[in-house]
Amino acid sequence: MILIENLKVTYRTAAGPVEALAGVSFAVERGESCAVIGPSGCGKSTLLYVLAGLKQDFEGKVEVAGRTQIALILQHFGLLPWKNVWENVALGLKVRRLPPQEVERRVSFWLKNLGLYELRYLYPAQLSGGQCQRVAIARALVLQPDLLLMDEPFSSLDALTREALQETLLEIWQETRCTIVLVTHSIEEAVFLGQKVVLLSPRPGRVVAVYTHPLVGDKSWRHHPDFHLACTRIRQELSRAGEAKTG
Ligand SMILES: Nc1ncnc2c1ncn2[C@@H]1O[C@H](COP(=O)(O)OP(=O)(O)OP(=O)(O)O)[C@@H](O)[C@H]1O
Repeated sequence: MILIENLKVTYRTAAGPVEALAGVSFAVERGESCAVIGPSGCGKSTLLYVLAGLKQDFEGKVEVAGRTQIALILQHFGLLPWKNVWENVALGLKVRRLPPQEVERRVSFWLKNLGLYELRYLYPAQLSGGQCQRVAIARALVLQPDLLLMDEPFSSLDALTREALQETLLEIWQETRCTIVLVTHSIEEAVFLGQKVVLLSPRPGRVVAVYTHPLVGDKSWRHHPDFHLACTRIRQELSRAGEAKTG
């Protein structure tokens, strides 16, 4: 689904060039869930922007399978404050000029599926962080994407809401069979959701390691002894990569 080879991104700023990614290579299979983890500023969001086609100024090779419908969920949800829940979720479909009945069908389906239907006339300012997050997810899913790109989707939520939404995301992933690339700061989240976890070094980002977790999708994976081993391994690798950088 995705092939990235030797991806380099440098931002030009008034203070000089800032190298964000310095030769990143990895692949994501169709239907796979991939988590990208690494220290703050190592280029994770930049990587998503490149995959979404929003950043085209890069070196290296980035291939996303042809005719892929891509949906991107940004770090701060990107909801329009002057539109209510229903309108926010319907926005992308209206822009694509889908027939009103189809808009109605898909929006109701996902609002109900994500427990938002009763809130459909409320505005973002009247919602909790977790509800806003679910609206952002609904807005992406109504587009029926083949590829779902998510930038720290659950970062502002309390632990229990976060775990509940992670499980909802897994259910949706299994139902829709879409490919997921998720950026996160949380080691536990990366291991729970990522069949593949790509670990990046401090800026400029390079791939330090790629791990695979075949039990992802099973809700009890979080309580499996191997889960804790996987988290510990990544924690050690992250701190080693940080030390190598500063040392
Ligand atoms: N538009 C920009 N202009 C200049 N520099 C930028 C720009 N966007 C990002 N950068 C720099 O590129 C580097 C990578 O940024 P990016 O947002 O991709 O990192 P990140 O890993 O997602 O960070 P975080 O985990 O803190 O969200 C950072 O050093 C950042 O300051």
